[in-house]
Amino acid sequence: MGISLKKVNVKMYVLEKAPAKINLSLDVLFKRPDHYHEVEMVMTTVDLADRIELVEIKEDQIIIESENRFVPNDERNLAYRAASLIKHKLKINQGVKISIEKNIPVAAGLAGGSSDAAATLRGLNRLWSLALTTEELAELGAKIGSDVSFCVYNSTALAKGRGECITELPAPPSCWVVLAKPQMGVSTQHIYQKLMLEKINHPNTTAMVEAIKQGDYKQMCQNIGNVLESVTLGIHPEVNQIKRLMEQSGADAVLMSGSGPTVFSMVKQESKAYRIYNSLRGFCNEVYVVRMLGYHQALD
Ligand SMILES: C[C@@](CO)(OP(=O)(O)O)[C@H](O)COP(=O)(O)OP(=O)(O)OC[C@H]1O[C@@H](n2ccc(N)nc2=O)[C@H](O)[C@@H]1O
Ligand SMILES: Nc1ncnc2c1ncn2[C@@H]1O[C@H](COP(=O)(O)OP(=O)(O)O)[C@@H](O)[C@H]1O
Repeated sequence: MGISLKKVNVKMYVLEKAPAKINLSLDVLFKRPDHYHEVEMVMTTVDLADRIELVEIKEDQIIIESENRFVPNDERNLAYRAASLIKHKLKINQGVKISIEKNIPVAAGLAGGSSDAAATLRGLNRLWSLALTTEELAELGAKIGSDVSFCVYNSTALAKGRGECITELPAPPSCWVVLAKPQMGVSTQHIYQKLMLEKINHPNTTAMVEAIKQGDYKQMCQNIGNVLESVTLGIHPEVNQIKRLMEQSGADAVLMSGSGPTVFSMVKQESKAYRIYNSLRGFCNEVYVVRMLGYHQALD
């Protein structure tokens, strides 16, 4: 009888889902000496996701495959940086091919690149059986970008510091989310630079956290706010037009995500979500109707 050469209990590849994030609340407290801004953000995930496949390869190198022309396929890719970081940190002489199915719009305020990096950290932890904790992965993630730690948790959280100090929250009350991304991309650095700290109208972060803890959808809608919104709106008036269209079509709440330019609206009923979707067709090419997620969802 022949002996099977198939490795038992050793994963040759893993799949990870990398969902987009939205900022339900984004406040900036002050500018720090390191030129980052001290923030208080309430973030969650929506069911619009990239898919990351990690496959072991014989050569000790990192290969990125992505068919999206806006996504670099070299060391500038945040997923590449995540793999490189974990390899150096843990002295791993093993190669990996990272295939990215890109569904999240790029440079949109939805943390697509950060989520790919975080999914790569989670996935390599499984592929190479590293047994790193979520906290350890989030700490590594912070070295890649301010949003990566949140994306490692992949749930709902209050984020402080420059975004890397994470306190997990329960998933928000479930609802539909309509996302609309205008044509242009936005530079996060540029938007933070243009923010006038003395003119900020601060959102009530505590009320947002409480609304989520209580599962109070109405209070959640009433307390959304993003101090970067007026900055991006000032540069790109079309973002404001999208906001108005969503409001006129019956959204329960409308806000720009992160530094923009994507605008999202929340509604309880699916029919209302499609009414908003239809009102934006012809005005905006990239419009998505998705569910709010807010909790970690494994792919395999
Ligand atoms: C605004 C937010 C809100 O979630 O998201 P996006 O709009 O990018 O999705 C984040 O704060 C973005 O996080 P991320 O995109 O990871 O930023 P990083 O790469 O760390 O930083 C890009 C640049 O933004 C500025 N920056 C970022 C974070 C922060 N707390 N203060 C800052 O001033 C810095 O100028 C930095 O050089
Ligand atoms: N895996 C990736 N997916 C998307 N963008 C990436 C990725 N890796 C690097 N980038 C670069 O990061 C920049 C910001 O992209 P993204 O994370 O989509 O936006 P945002 O920070 O607005 O949420 C883009 O200009 C892109 O060139």
